[in-house]
Amino acid sequence: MSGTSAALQPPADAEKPVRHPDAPAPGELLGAHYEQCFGCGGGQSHGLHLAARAGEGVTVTAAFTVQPAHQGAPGLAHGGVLATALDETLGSLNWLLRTIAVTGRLETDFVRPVPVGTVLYLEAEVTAVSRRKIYSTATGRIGGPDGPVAVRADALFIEVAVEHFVHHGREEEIKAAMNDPDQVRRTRAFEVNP
Ligand SMILES: CCCCC/C=C\C/C=C\C/C=C\C/C=C\CCCC(=O)SCCNC(=O)CCNC(=O)[C@H](O)C(C)(C)COP(=O)(O)OP(=O)(O)OC[C@H]1O[C@@H](n2cnc3c(N)ncnc32)[C@H](O)[C@@H]1OP(=O)(O)O
Repeated sequence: MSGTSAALQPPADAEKPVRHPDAPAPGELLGAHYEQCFGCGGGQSHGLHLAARAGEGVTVTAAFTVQPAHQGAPGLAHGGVLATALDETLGSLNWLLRTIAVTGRLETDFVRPVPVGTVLYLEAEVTAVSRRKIYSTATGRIGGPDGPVAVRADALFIEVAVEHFVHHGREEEIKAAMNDPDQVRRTRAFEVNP
């Protein structure tokens, strides 16, 4: 059974997403937006180390291997970890729009159990944009990129200003990232429609 709540239905006047002209080329790895991110950062030993790659249009693909640290039931991935993988993949789409956005709503279907050691192949796409609201959808497959769907999600991301992270997060780290001399890292973290 699956379904999407009314909050995830784009309004009639929603627009098609527009890939930013400076978005990474299809096939390019996006890299982590933050070293300590549980989803994509290299600095989290039990994190997902999810590597997302730009696709055509406003799409990404990503993969991660379920580790023993990600279990819920013995030998099986925790559903919250799988939701995190979907959330992270969906979040990385915003990089192709060059928009800073946070997850407002994430609706997940768990279709098949995902054993430890499995590679989860993720695909995500922005479907519509309405002012600050970004509508997107994702699937996670097992057994190969064309294997059966194990998890899927629909999401609503909300555009925010950098100040969101300054006010609610660790100001000094955000300011340091904004002053990072590595332009790619700085841009990856923060730049909005330059
Ligand atoms: C060391 C340096 C660090 C560098 C990195 C730092 C940052 C990197 C920058 C970008 C990276 C960002 C993400 C990373 C990528 C992936 C990670 C996964 C993503 C996440 O894991 S991210 C964490 C979880 N996430 C949150 O932590 C959000 C908590 N939350 C809030 O902060 C507020 O709640 C907010 C901002 C969402 C909205 O607040 P707000 O006041 O700005 O806006 P407002 O409420 O007016 O909503 C405006 C319109 O959205 C509709 N709307 C809002 N919320 C809705 C909902 N839930 N359902 C349905 N509709 C909703 C309203 O109905 C209205 O719609 P309308 O315009 O039609 O009236």
